[in-house]
Amino acid sequence: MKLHTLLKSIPLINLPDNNPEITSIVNNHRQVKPGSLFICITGHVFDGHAFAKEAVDKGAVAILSERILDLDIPVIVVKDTTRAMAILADSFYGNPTQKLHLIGITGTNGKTTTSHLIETIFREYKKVTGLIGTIYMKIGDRTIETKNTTPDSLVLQSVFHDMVNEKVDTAIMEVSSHALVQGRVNGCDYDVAIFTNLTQDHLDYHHTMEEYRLAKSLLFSKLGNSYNKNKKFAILNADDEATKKFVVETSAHIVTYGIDSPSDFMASDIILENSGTRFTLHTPEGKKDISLRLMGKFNIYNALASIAAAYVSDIPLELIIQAIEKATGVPGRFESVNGGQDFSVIVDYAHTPDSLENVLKTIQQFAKKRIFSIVGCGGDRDPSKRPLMAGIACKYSTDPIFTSDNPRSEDPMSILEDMEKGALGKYQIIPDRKLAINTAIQSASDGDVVLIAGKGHETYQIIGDEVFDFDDRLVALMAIKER
Ligand SMILES: CC(=O)N[C@H]1[C@@H](OP(=O)(O)OP(=O)(O)OC[C@H]2O[C@@H](n3ccc(=O)[nH]c3=O)[C@H](O)[C@@H]2O)O[C@H](CO)[C@@H](O)[C@@H]1O[C@H](C)C(=O)N[C@@H](C)C(=O)N[C@H](CCC(=O)O)C(=O)O
Ligand SMILES: Nc1ncnc2c1ncn2[C@@H]1O[C@H](COP(=O)(O)OP(=O)(O)OP(=O)(O)O)[C@@H](O)[C@H]1O
Ligand SMILES: N[C@H](CCC[C@H](N)C(=O)O)C(=O)O
Ligand SMILES: [Mg+2]
Repeated sequence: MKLHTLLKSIPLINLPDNNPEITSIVNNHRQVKPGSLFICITGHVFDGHAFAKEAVDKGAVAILSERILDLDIPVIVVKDTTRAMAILADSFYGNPTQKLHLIGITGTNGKTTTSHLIETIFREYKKVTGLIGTIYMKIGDRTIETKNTTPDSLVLQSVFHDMVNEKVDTAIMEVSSHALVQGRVNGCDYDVAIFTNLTQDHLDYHHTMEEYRLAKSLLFSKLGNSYNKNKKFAILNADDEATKKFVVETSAHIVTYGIDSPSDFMASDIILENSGTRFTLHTPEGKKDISLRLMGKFNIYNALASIAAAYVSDIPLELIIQAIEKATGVPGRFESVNGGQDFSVIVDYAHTPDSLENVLKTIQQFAKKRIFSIVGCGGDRDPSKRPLMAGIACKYSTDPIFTSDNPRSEDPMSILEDMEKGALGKYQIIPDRKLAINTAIQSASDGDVVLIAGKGHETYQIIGDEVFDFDDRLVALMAIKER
């Protein structure tokens, strides 16, 4: 695509005299090839402008920058390169989201689970699906590795482009609050936007709960503002306080779901069982008894949101119910580890106070004796959640063990000290995660439950700058075998 054609998508921009052919757009100088447009991003760690010269040496033919740079190729200056990048990426890849039925999910907890449930329903309806989220990106059955829950706009639009080429009909994606604030999803034309819930997390980045809520609200306030006149739907959790604000911030058609508040899709007569949940589903088409293979009340919310999203996407209710009843768990979410032991071992991705409380309350329903909870808090992440998570582990388990969960650049002992400030009663501190898991598994006996929280599907432990292989499920299995 010619540079001038590409730049037309940014209103009122000054076109440079030269009009080279742009063969790729990149924001990391290592990815520059002859013909690239290199976008300089002012990041949280690096200033991409510092790599502009190296980009030219590697063959970049134009630079998008936030300041004038003295280079021999066209330098286009804009106020905010990150936001301009999203517009250019959308244009460069042929506005792919306008060709997809796009479902976005935001909220503190439940995005990954809900996205997988929706994927299951659409696949049952024989749709070709795309998925973008924490665990991986998927085009049909093909999985693609990912670093962020919501990738940057260049990766995002290029994956959407591949989805269009590979005949994907519906794309389902998790939309993190970081992505909304950083404009990673600008240019995405959502048809359905889902809100799961808002509880404490990421206050290191968003500072206050209101700022965090406003980040989430961007998904809804922008919904319905595109040129695409298809009907847009905001699917909102009626039991969450934030919904009251979102309803006045969107021009989309509102559909609600909930358990306690009157809503379009409701669950009543809930029975929580050891192998799943049962409830009566209320829909605009009447009532139906449902049996889910997923445990915990929180998963009923995820199921309701998924059912509503499929319903507004014109999938017949009967088929939606059939599919949701078949849906099995998501990797690392309430995943049982079975090595023939006479107690339960559960690996779960709970890394916020609310999710930890939900999971431990669910475990309390079936634990016959002791509950061991192995809990840590990530380094370089919201420190204010640390004492809260420790307090919850102490409140809902008999044997809390505090350990490390991706300490990153922080000293593991200082993270544990932050956790201890919220601890109550007796607890153990075992900084080495493997030792913490081994200790719990060696001590557990018939009828006990061992919860290993925080890392779920992760297969690594980040200590300093190093990434070590570490999979809670494999470590637990090994410990069970060694008993
Ligand atoms: C704090 C934060 O959100 N950072 C994100 C941000 O990075 P950044 O733009 O600040 O990047 P940077 O590393 O400072 O680099 C600046 C620029 O220099 C370029 N560069 C840099 C080095 C070099 O040698 N050459 C070079 O060209 C980089 O490519 C970049 O363009 O933009 C990047 C691209 O989108 C993200 O990958 C990165 O996520 C980091 C890795 C991260 O850990 N983010 C977490 C907090 C996050 O975003 N989490 C949410 C999920 C949260 C949840 O829901 O629980 C997520 O969506 O993943
Ligand atoms: N609807 C829900 N409400 C509260 N907690 C939930 C809900 N769904 C799942 N959880 C808990 O939160 C954990 C994370 O769930 P999930 O991965 O679906 O959320 P997420 O929003 O994608 O998280 P992340 O932002 O880290 O990607 C689960 O392991 C479970 O403990
Ligand atoms: N998306 C979350 C994942 C946290 C997972 C936990 N294991 C940690 O490393 O803190 C984050 O980046 O904050
Ligand atoms: Mg997720």
